[in-house]
Amino acid sequence: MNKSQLRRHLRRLRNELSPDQRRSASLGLLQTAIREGLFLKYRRIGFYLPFEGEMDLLPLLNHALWQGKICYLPVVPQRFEKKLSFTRLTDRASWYRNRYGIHEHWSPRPARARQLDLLFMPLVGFDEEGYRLGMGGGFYDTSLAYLGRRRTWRKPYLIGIGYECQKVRQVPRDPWDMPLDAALTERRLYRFPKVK
Ligand SMILES: Nc1nc2c(c(=O)[nH]1)N(C=O)[C@@H](CNc1ccc(C(=O)N[C@@H](CCC(=O)O)C(=O)O)cc1)CN2
Ligand SMILES: Nc1ncnc2c1ncn2[C@@H]1O[C@H](COP(=O)(O)OP(=O)(O)OP(=O)(O)O)[C@@H](O)[C@H]1O
Repeated sequence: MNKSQLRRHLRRLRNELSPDQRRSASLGLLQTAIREGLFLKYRRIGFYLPFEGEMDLLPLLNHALWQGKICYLPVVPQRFEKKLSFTRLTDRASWYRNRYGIHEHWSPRPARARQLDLLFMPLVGFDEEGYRLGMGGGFYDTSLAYLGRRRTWRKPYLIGIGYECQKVRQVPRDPWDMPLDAALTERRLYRFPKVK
């Protein structure tokens, strides 16, 4: 299967989960994150607002806010530009929908990926070596491309968020794909070895 076939297959699979399965997975996700101590080390954390059956990480976001973490959401760039920016959640956010219908909020000084300590990334699929299949926009890969040229001082730590059923044997790879450091599901945290 190529990327777009696999994407279609996994999106369909994800859409078949029942509301009950989604709710319990989302709570399982939070428990796994706490058990693994994910919130201890990192201060600036990038989240996403779930759409189209994506794993709901709002309990995670809620917990992080309660812990006093600085939380960000991605902003899709103007057409012909590819890099995401990240706006800090505050209680005075003014919201709108981006061209995909996902809520975003405006901020005068958005951050870039490199300013975050931890980034939770939405995904359609992932494999055991940390390769990630996204929605096909190339936004995350483009925003994180600088990591490919770095050996030390790698930031942010990249964690893909998804359901256990989104794990596949191998995601097709392209030269620009930026592997994850870890993937978090309702069941466990997979950490992927650094050397690739
Ligand atoms: N929750 C969430 N937020 C996110 C992402 C994401 O995957 N999930 N993104 C991750 O990159 C960025 C948005 N990227 C997206 C890329 C494609 C489509 C999408 O629905 N594509 C249509 C084709 C539509 C078109 O091009 O007109 C499709 O696949 O049906 C949505 C979001 C930033 N924010
Ligand atoms: N570092 C990069 N520089 C330029 N173009 C890139 C880069 N990374 C990805 N792209 C472009 O983005 C497009 C989508 O790539 P791909 O199908 O791997 O997306 P994805 O990983 O599923 O999506 P996303 O990163 O948004 O979650 C590709 O056609 C590719 O040309």
